[in-house]
Amino acid sequence: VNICSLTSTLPVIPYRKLTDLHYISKGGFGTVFRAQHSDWRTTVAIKCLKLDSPVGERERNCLLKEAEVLHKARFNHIIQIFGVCNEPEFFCIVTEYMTNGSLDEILLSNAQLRILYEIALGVNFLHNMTPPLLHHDLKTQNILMDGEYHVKIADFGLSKWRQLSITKGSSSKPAEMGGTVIYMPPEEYEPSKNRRADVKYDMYSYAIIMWEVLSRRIPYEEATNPMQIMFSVLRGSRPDTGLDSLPADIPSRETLINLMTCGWTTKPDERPSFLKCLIELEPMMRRFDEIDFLEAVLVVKRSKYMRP
Ligand SMILES: CNC(=O)c1cc(Oc2ccc(NC(=O)Nc3ccc(SCC(=O)O)c(F)c3)c(F)c2)ccn1
Repeated sequence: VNICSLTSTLPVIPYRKLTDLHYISKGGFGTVFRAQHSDWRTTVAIKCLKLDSPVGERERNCLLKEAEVLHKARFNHIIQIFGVCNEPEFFCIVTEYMTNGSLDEILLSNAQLRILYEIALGVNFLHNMTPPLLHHDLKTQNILMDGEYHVKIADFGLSKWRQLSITKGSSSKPAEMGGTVIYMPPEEYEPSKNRRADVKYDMYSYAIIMWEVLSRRIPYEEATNPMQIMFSVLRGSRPDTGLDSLPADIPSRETLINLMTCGWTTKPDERPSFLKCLIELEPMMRRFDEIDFLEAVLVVKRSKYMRP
């Protein structure tokens, strides 16, 4: 990656401007902190190469690539990059800080529909880039919420040296050990021959996220190990769409279940595109006006406030 071309369009942030670092998460080669920017007077998130390990050229390039990808993929439902900090002893990308954390920590009331709609808008934008940018690691941990519970797609991607999908046709990442398999489509369990199906990978993950948001449960929570899940998924079993998992009071329940079951179907080609998914979701969104969502967010904020 040409650092000059990148930093000519992206602010370079001196490390001395980043203060009050608080640890958030870490993986094989990256660590994420919350920090304050001393000039901008705002909270930011920084994704750094591991401070102790010698910053390998390969890892540095990977993070530069990620900065380039995020810079190209600017959209209102993709996490926003503010700049890079590129100093010999410290290298990180600086993004907005999402105060309400990731979807796996919060379960909202009927703002669920807006969350599912905004996730689809974000992924659809990535798929509309040239060449299409495939996420291939959609999971509730990578869906971040801002102060008003609006969605931004992220990719913490810390645990593996990731070949960012923008550089190659296929961004197949080895099945993460310790990562979760529930969002991985069965055709990816063993690196498949035909890479064509790639574009339908994200829709499978999205269908599982739909079920998780609407049921407010962990898919396959009864399973004791990932292999069990993979075998049953290969045999065609999917999360339960009955009334005890997806209650009758879910608005447009039938359409959402239909979207979910098409999305997680075994044959990748039979899964809908995100465009088709959005066209199905749009009429539902029109039925809910802004007040409904503000009221739902208020309920969550009040409950969060009451929390001891
Ligand atoms: C409570 N709040 C928090 O804890 C918090 C933490 C936080 O930390 C980060 C999380 C993720 C990233 N990086 C990232 O998202 N990169 C990325 C790369 C590619 C694609 S799209 C194609 C593909 O996936 O390959 C994409 F959508 C995203 C980061 F830099 C910082 C940010 C905000 N809030």
